[in-house]
Amino acid sequence: MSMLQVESLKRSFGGLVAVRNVSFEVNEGDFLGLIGPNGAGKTTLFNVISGVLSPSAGTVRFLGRDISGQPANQTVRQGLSRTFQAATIYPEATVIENVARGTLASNVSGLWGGFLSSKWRVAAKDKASGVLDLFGLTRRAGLKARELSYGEQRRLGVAIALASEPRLLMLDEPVAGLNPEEAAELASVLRRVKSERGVTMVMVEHHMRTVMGLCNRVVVLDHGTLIAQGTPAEVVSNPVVIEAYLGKEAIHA
Ligand SMILES: Nc1ncnc2c1ncn2[C@@H]1O[C@H](COP(=O)(O)OP(=O)(O)OP(=O)(O)O)[C@@H](O)[C@H]1O
Repeated sequence: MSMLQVESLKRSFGGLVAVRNVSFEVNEGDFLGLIGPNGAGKTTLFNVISGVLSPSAGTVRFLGRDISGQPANQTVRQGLSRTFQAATIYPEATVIENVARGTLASNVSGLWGGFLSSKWRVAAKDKASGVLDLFGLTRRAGLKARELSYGEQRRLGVAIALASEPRLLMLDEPVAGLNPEEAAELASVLRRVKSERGVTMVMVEHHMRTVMGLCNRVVVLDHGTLIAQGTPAEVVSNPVVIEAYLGKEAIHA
């Protein structure tokens, strides 16, 4: 089933066209990688899909509904959640409180946090415990988020996004800045999230080993244009992609 349809999407900043006539689909169960050189338009495309930016032209459909230009907080309640390159954690709150707050994002009553019943808060913490377990953070639950290592904070950022129980989770460079061990650890968590929770995922990532290890499909952007899509094996052997990206950039293997 097609979950996300991006149709002829365009986004300009003044005279600069950052995303140009891009169309692709994400099917339920996909782990789609979005790659391309610096400045290719990946983050802009991500921001338009998730409702952080509105498109200059074109359409984004999620679960059959036109969500183009819709605010991100509404999109998350419909089941599309995302992470940001800079972790969006509350450093002074505990790890479990951070994830419990993430569960509110998908719930309209979350807007009325001050009025939540204690029963609801217990349910949020229950859900958060399940997520912490999946992310290997159970033993860290009571620590303040700022006390976590950098790698754990990045994992927490993904856990918060997953706590809203999305159908589609969009990850913005999830392993950027992690050492090889932390990157491998996060990749194995993402594999579990997919197999245990059945979450469809889209990931912007430069780290090709992570992309090759996780994604079943890859879309390649260059200068705002979609230049190739296919399986990871097809894409890395495509001369157009090698010329535009893989041959020029250091492949972080
Ligand atoms: N808010 C903005 N205002 C003006 N120009 C912008 C803005 N955001 C992005 N751009 C420009 O749009 C183009 C695409 O940028 P974008 O950040 O989407 O690329 P990217 O593929 O995510 O790059 P990177 O891999 O470096 O994160 C670049 O030329 C960038 O300078």
